Amino acid sequence: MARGAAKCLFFLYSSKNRNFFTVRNLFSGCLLHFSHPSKSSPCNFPEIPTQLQLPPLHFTTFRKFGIFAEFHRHWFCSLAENDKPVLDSTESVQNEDECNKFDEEERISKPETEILGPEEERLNFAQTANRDPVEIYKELKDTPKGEKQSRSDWDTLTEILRCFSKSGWASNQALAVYIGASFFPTAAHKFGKFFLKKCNTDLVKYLVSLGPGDGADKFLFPIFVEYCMEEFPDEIKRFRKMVESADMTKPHTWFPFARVMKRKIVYHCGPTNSGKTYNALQRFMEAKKGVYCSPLRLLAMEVFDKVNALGVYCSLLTGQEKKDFPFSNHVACTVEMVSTDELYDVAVIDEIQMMADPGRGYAWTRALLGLKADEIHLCGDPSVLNLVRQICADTGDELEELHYERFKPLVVEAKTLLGDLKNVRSGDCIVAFSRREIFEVKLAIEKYTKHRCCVIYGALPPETRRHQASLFNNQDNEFDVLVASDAVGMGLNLNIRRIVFYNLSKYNGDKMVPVPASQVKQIAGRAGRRGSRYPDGLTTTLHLEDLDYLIECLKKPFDDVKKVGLFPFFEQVELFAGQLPDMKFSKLLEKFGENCRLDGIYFLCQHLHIRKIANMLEKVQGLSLEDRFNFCFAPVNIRDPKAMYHLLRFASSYAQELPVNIAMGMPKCAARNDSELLDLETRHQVLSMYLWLSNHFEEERFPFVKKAETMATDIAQLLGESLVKACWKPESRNAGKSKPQEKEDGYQRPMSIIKLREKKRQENSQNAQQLEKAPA
Ligand SMILES: Nc1ncnc2c1ncn2[C@@H]1O[C@H](COP(=O)(O)OP(=O)(O)OP(=O)(O)O)[C@@H](O)[C@H]1O
Ligand SMILES: [Mg+2]
Repeated sequence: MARGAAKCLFFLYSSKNRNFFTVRNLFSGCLLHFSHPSKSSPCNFPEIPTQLQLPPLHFTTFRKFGIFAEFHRHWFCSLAENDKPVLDSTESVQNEDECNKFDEEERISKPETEILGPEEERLNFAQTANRDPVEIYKELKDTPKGEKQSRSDWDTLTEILRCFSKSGWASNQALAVYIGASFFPTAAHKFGKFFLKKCNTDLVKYLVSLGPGDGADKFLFPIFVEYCMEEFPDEIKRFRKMVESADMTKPHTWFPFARVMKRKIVYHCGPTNSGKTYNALQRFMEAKKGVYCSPLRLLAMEVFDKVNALGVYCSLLTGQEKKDFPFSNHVACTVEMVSTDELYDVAVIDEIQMMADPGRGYAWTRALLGLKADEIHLCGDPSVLNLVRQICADTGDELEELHYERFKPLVVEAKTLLGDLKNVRSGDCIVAFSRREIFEVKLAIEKYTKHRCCVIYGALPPETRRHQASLFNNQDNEFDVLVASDAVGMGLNLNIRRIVFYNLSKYNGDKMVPVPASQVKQIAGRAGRRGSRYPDGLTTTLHLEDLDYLIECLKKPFDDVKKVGLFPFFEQVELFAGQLPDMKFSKLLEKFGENCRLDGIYFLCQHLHIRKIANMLEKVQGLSLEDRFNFCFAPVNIRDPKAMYHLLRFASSYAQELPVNIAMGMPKCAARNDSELLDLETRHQVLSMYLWLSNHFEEERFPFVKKAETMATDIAQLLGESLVKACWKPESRNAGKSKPQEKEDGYQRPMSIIKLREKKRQENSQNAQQLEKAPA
């Protein structure tokens, strides 16, 4: 039935000789399901309902739905062949029967009590309710002046029209006729004025009987559509073009070459430390030509080293570095850098669940949809398995699923560290979620115990992180404890015996929030890696009150992700920009986000970071749209004014066609305090940004690449030396923040931030003591 109706709508739109009245008899009152013909996924234009009850049909409604059908032509086009109507006569007869039955039921089930009043009035109301909105609109238009109304009716009518102009439902429906959300209030306001000026008593009485709200909105809407079609044809045309140019539906069709290939997708699905990456890499190394896509530079480097050490020549490609190994047919790269032009025998996409990452997800989606490889190995937890199945059905790729179990269960230590860092032991990794806390912990451990700490956190260059990791992994030195942020969480293999969560909440850029369960699992999964010194993994928390949350996270099944990320290519943004020629780039991106169309399993990745850079670069004259787009992806910490300043400087030189220089000195020695350490981190980030830009723009415009590489290596070295010596308090970036609680023995006792579970903890603390083991 729904299919028949959809075909019929398509027929309506595509047929030159539209026979509205025949169709009207067919589908009056039908329930239309707007869904992909081969899937149950709902159509996904924001807030457009996935099913619509077709009101008693008339010309306008069909015109509206005709446009709607075209608006969603991707949902329907597979029903039509070469844009020709596909409604066949048998089907129409079938549908006619069904519809007549439906009509009959509708008529019987309609509550008569809706309309109250004397018999005559009721009849009048019924007549008005059933009138063709086209006629009503014509009548209103041709009326020089409306009839006089009573004060109370007039007030109610004004309120009805006010409600209509604020109606979310009407605003959403209006999208289908290309009246944009931002234009709807103006259009509705003008329509209100028009209606008040022209309306007659029958109409007013009927609307008053409905009162402000749904019923009145639904009655007014088709009249409003007629009004808009006549009054605002230019606005409608403009919005329609804009919407069409922001079409991000059917992303698998963006990669026609990958689509003609018969690809085999192998999903290595399982929890952490179960051998997923290991097995995928076996296939990668066996292949004649292979690519490994990593979520992190550090992991790409690890694979690059490992594979070369095993005698398979492999190159390295990240945003910042290109290491071409002579005669190599293999490459380890970061996922953003993978080529969708090259042909490969085997590709590995690691941590595939990152497709759902709000900011970077698009890179994984692009790799999965676009890689030209005979065999693609996906490694990840089960959270995106269902979506991968769906994507493979769309792309026509064969999917094989391999399920894994952890080599050994992860054991939760119920005792915790009892809030005291003196209880750390060799092989522990203390995980904290801010740089300040990491240094607090390091300071406390080194002051009050015999242990020495290595640190790993996001702002450190990968080289320094690697250096710290190898210091920790290596037994021939005194560094036996690791203090790390969540940067340690993905795919890395370290000699960790126990993961200790310093706390389980982190700042999300706005407020403190509990760390998501999936991330807790990932991080805890770093303990007890197969082949490491500690094959039996343990995990616990510093404070007893955080233990329940840890156990809860580890026990929680993997989410079933519903959407994965997408981001437009430059060409798509360019096409969209063509509709809004004088708009600033950051505004353009915002508009794109508001107007783009996506299928049900995709979301548009967050682009706040990109827009912030775009905003800053707005004052730089002479950059092309493409340059702006590319500059916006440069790896920069938007909260670091120094780094932002350098990016602005790089862009300005580039725009003026001057050679882009580094213009930054080299510190002489390792950091002696935290502000010097922060300065080293920033300098390294600026150099890293320079190298990234040199790889993404014409290289000759960045003539100091060699110098930048040398400086970056030297600074990474200085950072390493600084961290070995670091014994200072971290800089407080937030002077107003409450101080950690002072302990009697002198050291700053770190405070747990999760207090939400305080009450529950008291109830459960006795039970927790009994808990020995919990599977991850
Ligand atoms: N069959 C094997 N033989 C020898 N070592 C193995 C084997 N399988 C896995 N390993 C080792 O076990 C460790 C964990 O494996 P791997 O990195 O593949 O796990 P994973 O499932 O990808 O974990 P994560 O989800 O954390 O990325 C690695 O050090 C890997 O080298
Ligand atoms: Mg892995």
